Amino acid sequence: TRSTRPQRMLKAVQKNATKGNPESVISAIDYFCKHSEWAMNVGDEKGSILDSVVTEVNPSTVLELGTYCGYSTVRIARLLSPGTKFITLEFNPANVTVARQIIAHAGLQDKVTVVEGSSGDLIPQMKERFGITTFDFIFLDHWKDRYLPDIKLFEECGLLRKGSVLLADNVICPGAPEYLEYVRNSPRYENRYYPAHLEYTKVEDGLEKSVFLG
Ligand SMILES: O=C(NCCO)c1cc(-c2ccc(F)cc2)cc(O)c1O
Ligand SMILES: [Mg+2]
Repeated sequence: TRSTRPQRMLKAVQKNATKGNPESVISAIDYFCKHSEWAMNVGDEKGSILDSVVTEVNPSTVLELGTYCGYSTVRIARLLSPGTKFITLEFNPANVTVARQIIAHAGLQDKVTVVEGSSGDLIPQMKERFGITTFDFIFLDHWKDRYLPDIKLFEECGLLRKGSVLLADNVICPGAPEYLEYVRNSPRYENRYYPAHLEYTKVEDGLEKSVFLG
């Protein structure tokens, strides 16, 4: 039966990227998406902004919501200091299978734990399952209608500390209007919008950075 787009992306990585070289994995995926098939990775333009925020925060604990094929997982993991705890959550088991292989091709499998399940179920389990009390950096890139309920869950579970940084993809396209309204109207967050474009297109999109004030 016909392969899936993530499976074809994995094949392109295995064919064109050098094992153990994260930069070549990132380039191979971007090339595949620009010249073969569009896919919903954060991409190179927004990915560079992600890189700059991760580097600035230099986090000890990281959570990614929405692994997909592992492109942003590789972008983040390649920048982390040794000993950093990095968890990424993915609902779709087929994506988990592809992502683990792409992350392994980059040689970053020991830097990150890919967990299958829904964010709503897993976020309350972060303390008991992974011994994490608070997150220094959170990248939101999963179902856009989950951004708002999940940030409220982070607050309720005490997973944010003064200075925790949340970075949300796709706040314009597909959009997360309720999330944007919440963080921009809450006195508990300091926000900054980074204008960009939907990955591999000229369509307007952007990232919203929100710092928890405690
Ligand atoms: O749903 C998304 N992510 C959660 C599932 O993994 C997602 C969708 C799109 C997108 C799709 C279709 C279109 F027409 C425009 C945008 C883009 C993204 O960056 C995304 O993260
Ligand atoms: Mg996205």
